[in-house]
Amino acid sequence: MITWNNLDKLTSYQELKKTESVDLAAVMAGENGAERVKNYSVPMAEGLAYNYAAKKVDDTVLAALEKLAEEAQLTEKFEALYNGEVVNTGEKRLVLHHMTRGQLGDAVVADGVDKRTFYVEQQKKIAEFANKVHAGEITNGAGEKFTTVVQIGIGGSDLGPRAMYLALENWAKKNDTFKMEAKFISNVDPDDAAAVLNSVDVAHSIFVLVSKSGTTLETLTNESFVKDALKNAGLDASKHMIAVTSETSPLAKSDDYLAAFFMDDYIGGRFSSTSAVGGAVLSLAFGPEVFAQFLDGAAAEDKLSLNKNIKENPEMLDALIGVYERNVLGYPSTAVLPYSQALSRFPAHLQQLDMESNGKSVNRFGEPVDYVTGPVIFGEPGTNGQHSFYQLLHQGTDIVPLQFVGFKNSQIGTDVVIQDSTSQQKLCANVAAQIVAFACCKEDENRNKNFEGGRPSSIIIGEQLTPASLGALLAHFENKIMFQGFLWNVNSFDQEGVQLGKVLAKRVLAHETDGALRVFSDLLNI
Ligand SMILES: O=P(O)(O)OC[C@H]1O[C@H](O)[C@H](O)[C@@H](O)[C@@H]1O
Repeated sequence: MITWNNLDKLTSYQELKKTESVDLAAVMAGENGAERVKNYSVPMAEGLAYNYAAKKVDDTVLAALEKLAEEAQLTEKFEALYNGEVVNTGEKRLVLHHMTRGQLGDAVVADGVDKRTFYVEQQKKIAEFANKVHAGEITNGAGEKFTTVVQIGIGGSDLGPRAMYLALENWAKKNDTFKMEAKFISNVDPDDAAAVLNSVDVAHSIFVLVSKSGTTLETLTNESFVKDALKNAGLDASKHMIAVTSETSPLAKSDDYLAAFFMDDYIGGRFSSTSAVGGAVLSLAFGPEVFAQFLDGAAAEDKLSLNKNIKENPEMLDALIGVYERNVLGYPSTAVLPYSQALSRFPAHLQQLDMESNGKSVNRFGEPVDYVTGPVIFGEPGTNGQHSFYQLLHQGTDIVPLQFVGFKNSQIGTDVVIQDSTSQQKLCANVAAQIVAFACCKEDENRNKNFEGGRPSSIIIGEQLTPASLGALLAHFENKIMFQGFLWNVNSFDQEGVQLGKVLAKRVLAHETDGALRVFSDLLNI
């Protein structure tokens, strides 16, 4: 029997609060520190490892976290989710994104169809379509090959697919699987669509309209923008556009598209990178095999999330440590710092994934919670961030837990030896140095140059960022966020907080305003 209790009602949470906090600078110093770095590591899928040596935990805290995981029934709740229970209570929906990459438990039949079969069918349809585009069997109106794919979408229909595309672009070029360049239009700012359209050859571009709901104002506006551009170029828009949407959306039955591929309401936008939402653009850009490898990596990581032992379940452990940092140690935010230029938009994707999922003040029954929930997430790739906001991270008044990601090898492999080291070695040296600099102290008589240490971080280390390791990395964060939602007893799968702004914007556009809204409308010349 599963019981959904608030975090502060759990005995193990009260016990966790009583544990003595770990002096990170002390435990990371000397040989003890070296041992910690060796031991505090959990293998992930696809050669990745989650290292938490520089977190403020010790065996006592870890034992308390293990009890918390048990009492909060994290494994049981995950099981309920992938077996098709209505875990998204707010919207009364199942939560099935794991099923786009495998089947962890029972067959789930919803709306009269087996859901795994449905997702696999969509993947197959996309693969066939992409192969035909690459082979020149599906062409533009003049019978010429498409050379560019442009995705139109926003939020989950943009951030994940865009981050994944950027993560694999150079890898695909290096490994001869690069098929087409991809571009993305998301913002309703007309300069976004105009600039992208100016940068592509529209006559040889295929546009992927992605909207799960089929009603998002920005996306529909950008669709019209693109259709106008196609018309102005004397082209038939329906020969240049495909759609990815849910079967119940207004776009599903339209004749305006060359083809339509489907996801459904059981996959939240921010969890949709492994569905047709990511599948169409990534299969067109890199080929369906690359997308399949990405899915396999995610599926392999999902399997690790089933483990009851927190030391063998990197997602659960990461989630528990995050809740400890947020609720017991009181840290307000988390920085995501990938030492990989290919992951330049990964922090932006995690912003949505984490903050839209767990930025909630009421529990899953709609009752206010008496504790803090999701942290503010932000980040940039290293080493760039070091020359930007790390000052605050090192010496600011808030302690910000850090999530580093690093790879031993670059994707392209072109490198240079300057002062006895390669650029890749310099990149990796920096991330190692930062972990220790944050954790350990360096005393200086000049207070301005003093480092107090005790600033926690973890790092995910991999061999190389590949389709499979990217899939594992993505699934890690998706599952971590899911476990945290279970711990906070919030519904991580709805996003009512985005509605009010949309309603008011519509009112502004209809000139139905008064008070402050009217004056702001005037100031902005609407
Ligand atoms: O895919 P769509 O239905 O167009 O939705 C796009 C995005 O818009 C919404 O406002 C939500 O906050 C996001 O969760 C969603 O991903």
